[in-house]
Amino acid sequence: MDTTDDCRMEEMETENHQTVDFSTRLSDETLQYLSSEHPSSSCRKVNMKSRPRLLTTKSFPPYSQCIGGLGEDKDDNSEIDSEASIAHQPCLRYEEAIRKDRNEVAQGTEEKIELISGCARSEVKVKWRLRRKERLGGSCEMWPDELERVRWSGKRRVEENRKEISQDDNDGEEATNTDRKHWRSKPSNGEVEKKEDNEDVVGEGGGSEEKPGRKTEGAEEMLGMRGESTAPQWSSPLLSKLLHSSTSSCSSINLSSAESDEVFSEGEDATSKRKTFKRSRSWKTFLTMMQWSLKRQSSWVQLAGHQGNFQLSEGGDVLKRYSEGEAMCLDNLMKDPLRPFVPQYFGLVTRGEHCYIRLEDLLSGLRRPVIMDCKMGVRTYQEDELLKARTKATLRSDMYQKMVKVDPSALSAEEHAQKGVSKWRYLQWRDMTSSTSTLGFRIEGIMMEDGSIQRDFRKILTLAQVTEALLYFTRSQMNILKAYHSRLIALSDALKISPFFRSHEVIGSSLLFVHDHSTKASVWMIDFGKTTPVPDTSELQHNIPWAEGSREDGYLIGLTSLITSLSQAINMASWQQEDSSGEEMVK
Ligand SMILES: Nc1ncnc2c1ncn2[C@@H]1O[C@H](COP(=O)(O)OP(=O)(O)OP(=O)(O)O)[C@@H](O)[C@H]1O
Ligand SMILES: O=P(O)(O)O[C@@H]1[C@H](O)[C@H](O)[C@@H](OP(=O)(O)O)[C@H](OP(=O)(O)O)[C@H]1O
Repeated sequence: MDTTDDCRMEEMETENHQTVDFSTRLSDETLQYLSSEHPSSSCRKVNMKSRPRLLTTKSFPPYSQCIGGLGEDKDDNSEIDSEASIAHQPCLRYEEAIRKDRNEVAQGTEEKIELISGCARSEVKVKWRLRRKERLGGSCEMWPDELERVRWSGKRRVEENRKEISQDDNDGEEATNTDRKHWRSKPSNGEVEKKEDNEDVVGEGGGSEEKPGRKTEGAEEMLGMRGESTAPQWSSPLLSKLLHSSTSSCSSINLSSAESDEVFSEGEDATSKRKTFKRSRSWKTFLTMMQWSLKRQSSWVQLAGHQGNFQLSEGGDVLKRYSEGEAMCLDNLMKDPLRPFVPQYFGLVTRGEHCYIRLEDLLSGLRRPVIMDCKMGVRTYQEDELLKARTKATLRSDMYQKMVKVDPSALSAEEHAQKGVSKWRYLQWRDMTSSTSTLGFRIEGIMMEDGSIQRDFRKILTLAQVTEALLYFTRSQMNILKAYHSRLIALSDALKISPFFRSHEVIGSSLLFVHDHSTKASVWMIDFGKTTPVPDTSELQHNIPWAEGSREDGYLIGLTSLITSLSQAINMASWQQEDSSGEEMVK
């Protein structure tokens, strides 16, 4: 075992014993789970065991490695409990509509709201108002109580679903037959809710009872995605040097389940048997198709963060290793105006001996997604980390090695002699040598539509370089740039009125930018693992520099930089368009 391992072990030992009691702030559902007897006790603790980070510049590890356990779930013991799910569908279509909306931020144009036949008039009004507000970048309201009470009849859901599917068919001009088959068999959300295979659903926290709309990615799509690789050209030599694209590979799941046996009672006559058979058969076929659809191909990828932290559930949700602090934040966020900017949180599940938080997959429904992860704030370490470094510093040789590799002169003679640095020292150095400390955010990674991933953006320091990165990331597509811009403006409005934001120090959280070749583009707040509440008496401003003890995170400094940079990118893209149309005319 080398020094690195020694240090890591030492730190892991200390960290593993840390247990933080956030229980007073958890939702009733989560609390109930935590206090009940359960096979896994891992949810009780903050599991801080270090896990390796994803590699910086090498190609993205195979999908199966990123989301350990995927594809291993061969046992199909899933149950479909339609009755139960029907009883748990408050404002199902409404949520779906909002979700769709959030994924498809329209650029300036206000789409005509599709009025769902039979939908209560008052509900349509509320929906429309909310949609308009979101589109205009206005503040976001909490879900109105009246909508929470709405229940939809099965028939109506099926009709709507059909409508949506035909709409989807029109949208997905490149959809393969396989895609279409998947899409058609897609159940209406939660119409029949599937209990996760091999998972115990341990707490539907966050008040989100229904599942979001999910769309199916075909196998062909996945293969196609890996097949082509178009290396984009950066206009600046510095940035083009930064980008050594490497193609990632993702595996996918494709499990199907057999139909159940048909059983008839003794006394039935032949005709009624036939009828019953037909009915039950079509019903079972329907269920089977749905099961198959739920276990569909997925295009989920992990762009940044710790390796081994994630799994993908068979229902298509993202499972992230549980931490008490993050679960607490998500619980709160589901009741906050920031909810439309955060993946839906479906509570806790256990898999094997580990506990996970279950999140909406933000890539669901996107074809060949293009993703960018921006870590927000002027610092990425918690104040505790600084205190630890002063009092009982654990030296990390792995972090020392990372520093030596980039800039040996950044280390003092003492640090060279120790061959180790504290985590705070490393994180602070990372912040100072990237755009974090100056612009209030840094790009952690970008994945382009061909699957190539770049994670080393440490040389991006100025706003002009960020703008260039944005032009590269969006391929200067005006509609995408504008969609991101308006989404960030809307986020900024929501942050202003968010009780959660006022009362939390947001460290190491990211904005995940996602778009695809169609009109879908959105930005989401993710990763609340290092977000902590401040004492009741204080409120944070988020737009001033940090001073020790202030707990300010500079989140809004980062958001402002991003908005400014997007405006610049929009201007540059329009000049590029003008230039090229001018050239066309000269020809
Ligand atoms: N709900 C989600 N839907 C889709 N992708 C997600 C979702 N949550 C996370 N990801 C993917 O996983 C990556 C890492 O997420 P996250 O930052 O939450 O992990 P982490 O291990 O806590 O990261 P860190 O080490 O920076 O704290 C993101 O960059 C994104 O690609
Ligand atoms: O940027 P890099 O070079 O990938 O360095 C990592 C990054 O700063 C992470 O934010 C941090 O995890 P946390 O945010 O969870 O602290 C991780 O610490 P770790 O190695 O202790 O996990 C670092 O190794």
